Amino acid sequence: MVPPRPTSPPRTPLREVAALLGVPAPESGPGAPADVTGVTLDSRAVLPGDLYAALPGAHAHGADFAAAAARAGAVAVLTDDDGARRMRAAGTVLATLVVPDPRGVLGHVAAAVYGTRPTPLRLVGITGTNGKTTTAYLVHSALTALGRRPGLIGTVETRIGDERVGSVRTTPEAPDLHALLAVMAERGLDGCVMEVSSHALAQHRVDGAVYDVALFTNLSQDHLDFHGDMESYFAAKAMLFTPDHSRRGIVCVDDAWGRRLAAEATVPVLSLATGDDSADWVVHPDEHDPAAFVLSGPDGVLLALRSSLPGAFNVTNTAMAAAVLVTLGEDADAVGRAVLADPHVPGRMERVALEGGGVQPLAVVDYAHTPDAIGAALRALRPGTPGRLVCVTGAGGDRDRDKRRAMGVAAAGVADLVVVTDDNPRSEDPAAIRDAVLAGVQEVRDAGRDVEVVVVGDRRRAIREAVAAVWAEGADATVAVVGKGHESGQDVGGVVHPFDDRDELREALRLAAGTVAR
Ligand SMILES: CC(=O)N[C@H]1[C@@H](OP(=O)(O)OP(=O)(O)OC[C@H]2O[C@@H](n3ccc(=O)[nH]c3=O)[C@H](O)[C@@H]2O)O[C@H](CO)[C@@H](O)[C@@H]1O[C@H](C)C(=O)N[C@@H](C)C(=O)N[C@H](CCC(=O)O)C(=O)O
Ligand SMILES: Nc1ncnc2c1ncn2[C@@H]1O[C@H](COP(=O)(O)OP(=O)(O)OP(=O)(O)O)[C@@H](O)[C@H]1O
Repeated sequence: MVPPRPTSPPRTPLREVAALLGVPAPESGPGAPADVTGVTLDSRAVLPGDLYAALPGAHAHGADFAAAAARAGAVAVLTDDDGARRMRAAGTVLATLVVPDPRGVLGHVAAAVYGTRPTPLRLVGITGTNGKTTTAYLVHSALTALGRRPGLIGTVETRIGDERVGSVRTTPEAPDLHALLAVMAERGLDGCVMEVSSHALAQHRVDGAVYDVALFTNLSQDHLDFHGDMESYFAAKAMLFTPDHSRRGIVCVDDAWGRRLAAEATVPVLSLATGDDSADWVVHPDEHDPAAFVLSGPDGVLLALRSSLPGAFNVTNTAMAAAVLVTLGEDADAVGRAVLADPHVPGRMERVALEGGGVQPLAVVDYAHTPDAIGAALRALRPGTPGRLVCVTGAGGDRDRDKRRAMGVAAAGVADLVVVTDDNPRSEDPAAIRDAVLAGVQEVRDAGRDVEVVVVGDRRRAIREAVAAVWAEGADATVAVVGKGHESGQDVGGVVHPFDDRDELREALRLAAGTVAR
């Protein structure tokens, strides 16, 4: 979806953009009064007055779309030498700014054009493999409960007041990000809570935005298709904790990567840990109630809290949310009350129940799509499941291949029945992906754990078979459908078919209950 733009952006003379970049002011195109009023890196999103950033990509060079951008009203192009050469060869006449690395300067250019540096909003940036979305919703809902007017940018959606725009990426490209921040300021919002992916940090998408507080949740295997190895993945995340990107940070040090980050960050950071009194913020779990805990922090802050979302990891996410709010200067007692507000986090441990109630298994949709998150989600459900715990899982195509087997291991390590199915196979052979997940499940079975497994490629049928398998156990059983969460489509061979796990699970419950015909 195309994100909104500010209604009255300032007019920035092209020569000012050139001066910012330290390059000669280009000749204007035929008759063009070159004032820039917007920026985009997608020729299909160009509005009159835009600077079109023509970037080299994995599949194409943006310069090949410069003529289309000019027809749509772009007043100039920002590109590299190769882009300028391609434009000359194609005879595309448009004022051109040439720099060695256009992606590397784009955030600063967009911030200058949209007037978002310094950002007129309090910014919170959240990074980490798991927990970004959940923590962002927790911070957003608590700030709202405190009477603030925060925006939200993340994997599921962007929220600008009551307006909600579905997301294409977790973190927008720099021109879209700065346009969004300008829109939020224009509409009277006073802050923005956003997820900052490692892709975004590596690709300069958040350049020009400085977070008042940056958060790190955890790091575990994911996205190695993009980063290559864990070291590079960590290095990308660590960029958020440098003065270019944040003023200070809160780092969860429950894993070794967090401990390393707390030591290596070049902005002041406060550590947060569970049960470790040496940290700045300490989560003291309640022995009798897994959702309850006391959070102690700097300056004698002591908050008795309760996570409204299931799972030990949501205790940590809630603690992170409270710590960031106090660090932002919110009154600690008010924060204690505000984080108790029940946030709805779409597709994260989201319960799906049959209308009309009746005895039925606990049915949950969760976005867990890393080995670590699958293990955490299933462990959260285990204690409330005296009967069988079923996990419907698959792995995505064209993404980190290494994690597939590990996802099978994680599911089989906790569940009683694993239903291996498809999850966005994209351009890959779905059967090969299922085989990799199955190999992980088999490894756990070979090691002696008593876990059943079935392979049902068609995700709809897989969900229905999972529910049918444990329906007779009623409320003792749990069905966890993991991987897609809030997503509304299944990508098979580049074609996205409408598919929502929540709707499918509800339908499976109805079928098993016999309230609809098979
Ligand atoms: C791997 C990756 O990050 N790829 C990004 C990259 O794509 P690319 O290099 O393949 O671009 P390309 O297709 O070769 O096109 C080159 C240039 O021509 C432009 N173009 C292309 C066609 C056209 O008609 N007009 C046009 O202007 C493109 O906008 C691009 O700037 O540049 C594109 C725009 O510049 C991005 O949209 C694209 O992100 C894609 C959508 C993507 O899937 N990214 C994922 C991996 C991602 O960023 N994920 C993270 C983390 C999620 C998580 O934590 O789970 C996220 O923040 O979402
Ligand atoms: N702090 C945490 N530690 C481990 N697992 C977590 C944590 N928080 C959430 N999870 C698990 O990870 C899944 C994804 O959570 P969430 O969407 O909040 O993370 P994310 O970082 O936004 O992921 P993505 O960037 O892929 O959207 C959840 O559905 C849950 O199973």
